[in-house]
Amino acid sequence: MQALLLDAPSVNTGMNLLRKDGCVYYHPSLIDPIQCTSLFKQLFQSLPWQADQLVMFGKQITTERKVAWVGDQGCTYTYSGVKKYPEPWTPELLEIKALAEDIAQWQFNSCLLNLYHNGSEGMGWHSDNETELDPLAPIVSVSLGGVRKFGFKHRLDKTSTSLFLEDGSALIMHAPTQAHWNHSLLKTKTDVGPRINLTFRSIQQVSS
Ligand SMILES: O=C(O)CCC(=O)C(=O)O
Ligand SMILES: [Fe+2]
Repeated sequence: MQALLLDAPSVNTGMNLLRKDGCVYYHPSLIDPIQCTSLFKQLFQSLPWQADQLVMFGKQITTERKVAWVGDQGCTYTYSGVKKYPEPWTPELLEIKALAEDIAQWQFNSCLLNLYHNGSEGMGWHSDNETELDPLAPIVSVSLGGVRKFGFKHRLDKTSTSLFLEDGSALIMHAPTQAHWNHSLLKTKTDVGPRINLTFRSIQQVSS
């Protein structure tokens, strides 16, 4: 574990990880380790995980990574041409949402969950800037399970930075981060356990 963390920048809650055009704060321990283990199991077993569909070079592909979309009624979300209807909140998810809302001082109405079975699964460079999302809202990313490297790359000057997202951690991405920076969950050859990531989001166009 220690070796894994060697090239991670040393970060703490109070420091903006980006040099310009955005604000990202890392909270290493939002959830304590014992709770993390039980939440991971709960979410792994109870959510209707589905393979994700992506359009890459004009072709539709199905990912090994699994996703679940949870939210208030009417919080539909379209990305890569696929419209998602929300699953209802569970008590565990509402608990995590309350923690995320507390650190971000923001109310969220939805959450995208990603399940990475091992290090060969990741997420390519993108930003969370779909039209349904409130561009002024922060996004809080909570991680459970295997420690994984997360990168930011500035869209124009291509400068980059990265950090390791630990079990029980939270990363807050404030506006206008999504407008200027792409991010990615990097794949790794390191033997790393499964991971669930939750990104709490604000859908601004709630359909009735
Ligand atoms: O798994 C992660 O840490 C990143 C997930 C992400 O970027 C997303 O869901 O948009
Ligand atoms: Fe993202």
